[in-house]
Amino acid sequence: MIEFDQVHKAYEVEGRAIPALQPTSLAIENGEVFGIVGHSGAGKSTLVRLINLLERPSGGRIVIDGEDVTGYDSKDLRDFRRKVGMIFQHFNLLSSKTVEDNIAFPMKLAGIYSRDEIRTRVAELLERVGLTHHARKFPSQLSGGQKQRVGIARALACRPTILLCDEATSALDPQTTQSVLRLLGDLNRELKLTIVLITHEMDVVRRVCDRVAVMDAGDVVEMGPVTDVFLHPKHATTRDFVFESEHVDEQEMEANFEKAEGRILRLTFRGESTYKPLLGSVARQTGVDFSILSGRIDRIKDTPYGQLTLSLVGGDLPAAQAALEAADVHVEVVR
Ligand SMILES: Nc1ncnc2c1ncn2[C@@H]1O[C@H](COP(=O)(O)OP(=O)(O)OP(=O)(O)O)[C@@H](O)[C@H]1O
Repeated sequence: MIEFDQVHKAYEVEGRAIPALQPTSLAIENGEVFGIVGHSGAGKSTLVRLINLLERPSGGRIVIDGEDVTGYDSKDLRDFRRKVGMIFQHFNLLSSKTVEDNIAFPMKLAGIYSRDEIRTRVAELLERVGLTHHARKFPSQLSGGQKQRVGIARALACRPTILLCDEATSALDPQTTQSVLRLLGDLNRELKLTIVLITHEMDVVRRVCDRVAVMDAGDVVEMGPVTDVFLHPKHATTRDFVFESEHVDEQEMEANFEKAEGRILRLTFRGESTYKPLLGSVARQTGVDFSILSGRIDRIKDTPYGQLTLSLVGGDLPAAQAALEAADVHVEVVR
């Protein structure tokens, strides 16, 4: 488990302290995929670089698997860093080394592995990330997605238990992003790897993360299971991210609401209730007429969900609302 206890960070610039992370407490469970979302400058990289102590905290305690790592000396730090792999937006591969030498590099640097161990591990990782036939190529001969796969293999070389991903898919096209996210999801399941993933796209969070922290100006402003944060965002920053990822224009939506008659409800279906033919039967039972103002069906990781905004007129409105709630639908009265 990764625990932050009132951890804060300010950078010293020309004798002045520039705050980057306000006192933050959080706990990331072993084996979970934890997303950190926020605009540029929100403090995401700072938070993640504190986990592997690439940045030292200005105060507070960082505890990894029960051990306070904040006071580690350089020997402890070297051993500890093998437990934490990291991948980057621009891959950070060594351009003069081949794919296999890039992957072997952290193992050689550690100085504790035999040649045979390194050779076996590199072959295993090349196969795992689907690059066996590219072992002798140089990074410049690879696509972006392939480079990130090399980055992932290299990060896993010393068998870390934690993988930090700093905007790992931001430089990739949508299709490649999807395949890299799928690989990260598979590795999380197969290796019980804890993944902490920074992104500025809520869509990335929706596809792979179990929980998410939303950051704004150095503060964690909202944190929780992705299903809760995504479907019922509370903070304005979170709402912006969710609307952006769903391509919702808030002004346009409100203009539509003005044109609509009657009561406006936003319904959220989760899991199996997403597919039930509920609306027709509620309309028949209660005599309510409805029209659909907006809607989508999608998935959050493995959970299907649907969101519908309806305008309802006539009939027994309270009974309709009660029937929907009784069927496990979350009902929010918009107007
Ligand atoms: N080494 C540094 N020295 C001084 N200030 C820094 C340093 N690194 C980050 N900052 C400042 O700290 C704040 C948080 O930066 P950080 O890189 O953590 O944000 P971020 O959310 O990761 O942004 P981005 O998405 O643009 O990478 C910013 O105001 C940034 O300018």
